[in-house]
Amino acid sequence: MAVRPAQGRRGSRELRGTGHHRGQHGHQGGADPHLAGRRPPRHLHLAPPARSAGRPQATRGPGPARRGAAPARRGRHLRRDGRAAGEAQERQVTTPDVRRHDDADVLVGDVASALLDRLETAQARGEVPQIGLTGGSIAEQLHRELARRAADSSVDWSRVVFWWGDERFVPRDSPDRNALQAREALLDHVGVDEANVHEVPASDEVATAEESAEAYSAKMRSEGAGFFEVLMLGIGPDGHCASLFPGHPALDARDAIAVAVHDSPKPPPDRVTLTFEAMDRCRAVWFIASGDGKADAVARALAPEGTIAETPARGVSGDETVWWLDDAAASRLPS
Ligand SMILES: O=C(O)[C@H](O)[C@@H](O)[C@H](O)[C@H](O)COP(=O)(O)O
Repeated sequence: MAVRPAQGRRGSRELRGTGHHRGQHGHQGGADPHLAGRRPPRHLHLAPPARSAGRPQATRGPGPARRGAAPARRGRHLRRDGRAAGEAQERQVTTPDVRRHDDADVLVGDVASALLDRLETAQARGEVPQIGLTGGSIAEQLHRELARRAADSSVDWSRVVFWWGDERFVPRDSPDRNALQAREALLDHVGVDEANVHEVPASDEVATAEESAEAYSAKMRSEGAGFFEVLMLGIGPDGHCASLFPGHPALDARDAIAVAVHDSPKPPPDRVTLTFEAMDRCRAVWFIASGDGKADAVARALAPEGTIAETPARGVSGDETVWWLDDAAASRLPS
């Protein structure tokens, strides 16, 4: 799917379909499985002026940094999100919850515990939770930790649905594939149901990244729950998340679930990414970052002022938004 120019309000006309998990969850709305209609009360449409991703984003500060896995803050407030060209708007978002940890091992252990708890709880409610995985080094550590703990947890991995927030457009068996990494570190070890694993089509399966994005979007329309139970994201030193890079046209994608990305500053250059609109559809978005190489990007992402164009990670928020950090990644946050 090519990136379209901004067309106004978030939400979707094109994203129609039925999802087989619809109806299992209490807070879905509308007929569209992934994007449309899920959270209308959170979108207040105000008067113009026109905005773009390059305009200053409105105030959004982090919650207090704290340690451990205390429950997320549920306080909500309004922010102008600065994304829609042609129409200003405010969204009601949760205050980000920042959780600090001594080092990467403690961090990964806590995220793994929280994810297992969350999946167990959703399954206990009779749901088939849908989660979004990411790529990168901290994600790989997390996947290995989840696999290590699988035997001691009551999560039924055959009743978890897997998506990816982004994918590198390379052959299916390339070591660069986020899906391959996740399979080798986690999925191959925990008894998933292959019908519940939704990979982004690879470069030896479709001709272009655009075609891949289109097919992935179609899959999400037909198989998606309408939201992720948890969407996990890394952050790059430049502030990117998924494959939404500073200044790239994909930041302005509207009415789309997934889009192609070319000229990615992080190799490989061709990628497919979920859009902000699709990523926002989650009960929880968890950013996970480790190391001082991420400290500046984390500080920019959580600063009261800044732009999504410069720091794309500012542009995603779930019903709950948690920043899982080690001390090094949190080192430039105000104390
Ligand atoms: O496919 C990718 O490259 C990712 O999805 C990307 O967004 C990643 O999560 C961050 O760049 C963090 O990666 P690291 O943990 O390796 O720094």
